[in-house]
Amino acid sequence: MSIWGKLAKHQRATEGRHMLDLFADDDHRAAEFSVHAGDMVLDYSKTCIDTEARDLLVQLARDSGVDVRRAAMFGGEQINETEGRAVLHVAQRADDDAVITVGGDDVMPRLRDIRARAYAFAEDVRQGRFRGQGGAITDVINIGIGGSDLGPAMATLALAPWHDGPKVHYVSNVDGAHIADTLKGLNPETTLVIVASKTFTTIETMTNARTARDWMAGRVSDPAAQFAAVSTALDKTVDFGIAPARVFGFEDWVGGRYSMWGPIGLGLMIAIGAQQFDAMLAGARAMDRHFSDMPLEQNMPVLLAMVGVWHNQICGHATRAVLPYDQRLARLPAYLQQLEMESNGKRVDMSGRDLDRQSGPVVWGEPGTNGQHAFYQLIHQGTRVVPCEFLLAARGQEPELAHQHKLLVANCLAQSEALMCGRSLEQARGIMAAKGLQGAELDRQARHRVFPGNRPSTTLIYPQLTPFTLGQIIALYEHRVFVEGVVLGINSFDQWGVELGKELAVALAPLLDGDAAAMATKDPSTRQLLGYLRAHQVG
Ligand SMILES: O=P(O)(O)OC[C@H]1O[C@](O)(CO)[C@@H](O)[C@@H]1O
Repeated sequence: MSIWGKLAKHQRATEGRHMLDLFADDDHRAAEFSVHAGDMVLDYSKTCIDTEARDLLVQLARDSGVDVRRAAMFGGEQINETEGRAVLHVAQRADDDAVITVGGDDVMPRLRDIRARAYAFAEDVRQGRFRGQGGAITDVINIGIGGSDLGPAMATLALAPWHDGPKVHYVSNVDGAHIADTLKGLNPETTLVIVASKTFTTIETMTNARTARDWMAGRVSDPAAQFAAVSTALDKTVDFGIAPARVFGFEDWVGGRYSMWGPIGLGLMIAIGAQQFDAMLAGARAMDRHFSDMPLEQNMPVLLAMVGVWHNQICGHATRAVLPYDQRLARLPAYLQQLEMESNGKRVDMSGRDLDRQSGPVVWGEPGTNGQHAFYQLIHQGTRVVPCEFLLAARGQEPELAHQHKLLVANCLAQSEALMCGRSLEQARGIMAAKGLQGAELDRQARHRVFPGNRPSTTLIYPQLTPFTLGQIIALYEHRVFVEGVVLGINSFDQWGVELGKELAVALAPLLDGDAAAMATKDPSTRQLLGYLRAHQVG
């Protein structure tokens, strides 16, 4: 029987067993079903994974070739097979003396050079040596979308306590509301615009970049002098009019959603400075080392991935909630949606055959405690099981508000405990009886207060959310996605699924101005919507 078959059989045989029984049978379960990486701990003991399931999961990772593919990635091989590219985001945070080759060439000198240029420019902006036409830069707008936005925007919010540079804003949506609201109140004479786009063709980014340039043109004589660009398409940045001195390139073997470690992080570099950015890279590098050196059974990204495989592909839980008890990680779920769903939302394997199991899960979430007052009801009592992933810092950043951090921590621990332990009908009846209810009314009310429990969660716990820790966390998630992709046999590094909608949008835009012949080629629903939009003056 295949490992997949053995896992399915084991799941069927143990279905319904309560995780509290697993704890009762094993005094050391909490420690044994936890994994350490540096000072960070991932506790996955509040799941129904037992020793046999874990052994099978690790075996599955091994048989899928995780260690071989991992070596191939770190070694610069072309593992992004559909695009014929290496996958080397890890090079962007590698040691200063690292040698990493692609096609026989050491890529590190160029990477170090670009990082040094980006740091130097960031420092110039921070120290007021690079100035706007009305004085020192007060505001920076990063215009980008997807990987050219989500990573740096998430990290900029996460590292707010380290901000000592100009204010950094992120504009992504082609909806004019986004840029209009951002520009309101900014001074064009002291604003720097970074156009961040790997391809420099993305319609949202280029449209917003032109809008920002027009906004500036009304007030400064040379808008292009207050623009910088980050892209792999250097010719296109020149065509846009941005001086090469303020253009920061990167290579196509850094995927967009894996690119926050290099010049795509320029906005963050300006906000927190090179030293803190370096600390973030060091955290990621520490996780890279852990991932590449630790045996699979003690490897945090591998175990996190395999817990996900157990819940999604084996148990059939289609979604995963990411629940940071850390308000500054508010954008983490959105960032992970791209990282995980764009990477592992694939229907065919590497060789083009249909997958014979589910692809990656639907990832969503919100920071606790806000989520508790919104969707946790469903997590606790809904009919579907939603595996939860809690993130928690032992210390907050506000010593004067330590009492609030204690409350935050208590809430986080309470949620995973409630998910696991639940509340039985008998307990609920006891509570209702204590309130004086009796008979049929007691029974009716008690049933609404039952929590089934036995609902799985993991908790990632770390000392404090610092630049170093953030680097560890994000690299952990990157490698988890990689492992899951290898186990599913898919290419985690392309994203063909975003293309069709883009192509149709380009074709649709002119129809909004009314092209009857072209309208006729559309399906009845799209025609109806177009008709409504034209009647209500879409422009
Ligand atoms: O950086 P670019 O080239 O503007 O692309 C932005 C985003 O668009 C995508 O290609 C598809 O949505 C993402 O993978 C990417 O991060």
